[in-house]
Amino acid sequence: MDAPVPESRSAAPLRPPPAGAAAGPSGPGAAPPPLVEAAGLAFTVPTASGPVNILRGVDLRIAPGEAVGIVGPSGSGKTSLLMLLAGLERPTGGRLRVAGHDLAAMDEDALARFRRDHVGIVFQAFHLIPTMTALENVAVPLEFAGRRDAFARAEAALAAVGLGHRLGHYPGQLSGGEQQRVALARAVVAGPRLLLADEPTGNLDRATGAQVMALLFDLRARLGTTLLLVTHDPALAACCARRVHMEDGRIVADDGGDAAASAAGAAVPAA
Ligand SMILES: Nc1ncnc2c1ncn2[C@@H]1O[C@H](COP(=O)(O)OP(=O)(O)OP(=O)(O)O)[C@@H](O)[C@H]1O
Repeated sequence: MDAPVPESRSAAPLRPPPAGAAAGPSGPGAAPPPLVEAAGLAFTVPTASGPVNILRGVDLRIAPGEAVGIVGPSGSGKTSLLMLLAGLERPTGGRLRVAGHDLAAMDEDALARFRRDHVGIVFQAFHLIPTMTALENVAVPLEFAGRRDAFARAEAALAAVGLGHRLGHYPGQLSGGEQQRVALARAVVAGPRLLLADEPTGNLDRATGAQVMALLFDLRARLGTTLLLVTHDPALAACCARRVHMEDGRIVADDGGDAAASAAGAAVPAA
């Protein structure tokens, strides 16, 4: 578990997103369009005791390649924001574009394709399929996508997280840290433009958590992936170049917002 993370050594190495997808201006001096554009984003859910306003007008732009830590007290809406960005929940108000897709306008099938093509997610719980090996767990999303190189890519992803020697192990035969590394491999195997992590070290001891975080940032740097990290830990948030602070369903502080906004170019058009 404490072994250093080896470099990828498979015949099908992890690849960054296609040229122009993750970063890079489209012309001389041009800033890339933002990967995430949220304006007045609202998320309200009905409950037996009436509607609950979980997000109350979130404005957020994130440029390709940024690493953003989302912090804030429990119940402030961090996970809900992440679920919207992932296309796992649908906004009830405002605008949300991710990787050029208007998520509020997409049906369930389109959202599933969006997630498959653009998003990798790591949660606090590992969410591995217990009856599948590490290799199968990582290959499954690619197989569903009809990728004939699913297993070769899964093997490369597991090698990249230091688990090239654990391909045939089932989750129950792996430590917590190893299981989270499998989950990380699964999250990045398809080369997502957006990597979302929600308290990914919450179930791990400090040393193992530190290893997983180092791996997360290493993969992000190698793949050029945009990262959103939800965390209660200020030290982990400090690993991100930009921190966004949420309270009561709103962003109340953003130490990179201006720079990111100017780097990202045009504002989100009005609804
Ligand atoms: N489906 C739902 N129905 C009702 N209320 C919900 C639902 N989902 C979230 N909430 C409420 O919305 C608020 C925000 O929840 P969310 O999980 O986004 O917060 P959080 O900042 O991630 O919290 P934590 O740090 O504790 O994980 C909470 O008060 C939560 O109880």
